[in-house]
Amino acid sequence: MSYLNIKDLHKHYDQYHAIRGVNLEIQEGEFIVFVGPSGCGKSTLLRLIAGLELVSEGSIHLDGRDITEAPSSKRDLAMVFQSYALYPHMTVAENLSFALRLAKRPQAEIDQKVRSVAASLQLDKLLARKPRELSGGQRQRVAIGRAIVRQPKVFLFDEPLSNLDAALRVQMRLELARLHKQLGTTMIYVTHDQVEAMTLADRVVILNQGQIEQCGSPIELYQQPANRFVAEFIGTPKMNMLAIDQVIHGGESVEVRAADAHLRLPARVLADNVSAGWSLGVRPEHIHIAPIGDGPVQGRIELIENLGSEAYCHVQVNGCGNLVVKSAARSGLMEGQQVSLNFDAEEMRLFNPQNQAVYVNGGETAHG
Ligand SMILES: Nc1ncnc2c1ncn2[C@@H]1O[C@H](COP(=O)(O)OP(=O)(O)OP(=O)(O)O)[C@@H](O)[C@H]1O
Repeated sequence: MSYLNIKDLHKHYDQYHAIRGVNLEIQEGEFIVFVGPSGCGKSTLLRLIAGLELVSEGSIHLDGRDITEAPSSKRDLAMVFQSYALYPHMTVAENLSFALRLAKRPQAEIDQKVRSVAASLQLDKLLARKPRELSGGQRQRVAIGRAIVRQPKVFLFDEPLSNLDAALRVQMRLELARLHKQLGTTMIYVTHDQVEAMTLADRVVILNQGQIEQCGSPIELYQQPANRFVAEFIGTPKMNMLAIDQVIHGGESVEVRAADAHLRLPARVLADNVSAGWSLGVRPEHIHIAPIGDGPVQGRIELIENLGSEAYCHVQVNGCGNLVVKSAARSGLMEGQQVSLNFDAEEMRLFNPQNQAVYVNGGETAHG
């Protein structure tokens, strides 16, 4: 049995059905990240696990114990919020030791734990300060330290880094990864930030309208999205989508037409029933710009976004809108230039209009 087992979980807020039948099994020591569009239920699911919201239906078991109705304080979980939620009148040392003092632990144990957590989070020189005398990053470290001293079974993080500036976010992200390695404790983390999700998670849970769309390792979600929602949600810039208007089967190859994009693909990458109405998805790194006439699709570069290390070219193809193509930063390409596009046929993904299932090299990974 899994360490944290969430079964058929539902949450209703009056008329609003915020969590709609979530099933999730988390193993001990896993780093799980919840992502999804605003309002999809990430925080609600985390708060249900924390015991900060009442479950409407379903169950939550932790380490073999049914905690569905247990009060938050009896769940052996520690939550870290984006707002830090430190006690303003207490010093860093007092904030860190608060839960241990409340639990009436011996003073020697409290001192030892506070020292060790402060050292691991580089807070040792700040122990006498009050929260108002700390930077945002330091405050967030105190909030994390306060959770660590309690030695919970699971850490729950609700967008803990979203108040920090970009550089500090990167630093804290690395610290969290290091902490997870060092402690080996199960962590569940809510974020809007795809880079955080992709870099921190053992498994990412993608939520949409209160349901899980897909749960898997970051690379699985990127390479084998179960449906169009996941394909378009994961990856920046987004996967390009072409609406197929005609499919012409012919032996070893199949011609797929989407407005002015006519692509000849090996028959083995398509399922037999692919037809008009399906969508063809292709990521920016799987389209290649070539001199005009050197590829099956012709277009015009409308805009180049140069990021220094790489560039994103927005190529206008008649009837397909702009396709985003990843290229080298110093490619010599110019806005306004007419170009051809080549596609990596094996990397294309197909989505059918009914259940949005994706076909990968002829095999359906059915969904919905
Ligand atoms: N106390 C509440 N009463 C009524 N509706 C609520 C309540 N809390 C959340 N909701 C609704 O439930 C849905 C899920 O909210 P939740 O905060 O879990 O989303 P989220 O995915 O964390 O969003 P965000 O990324 O914007 O923080 C939203 O539509 C929200 O409006």
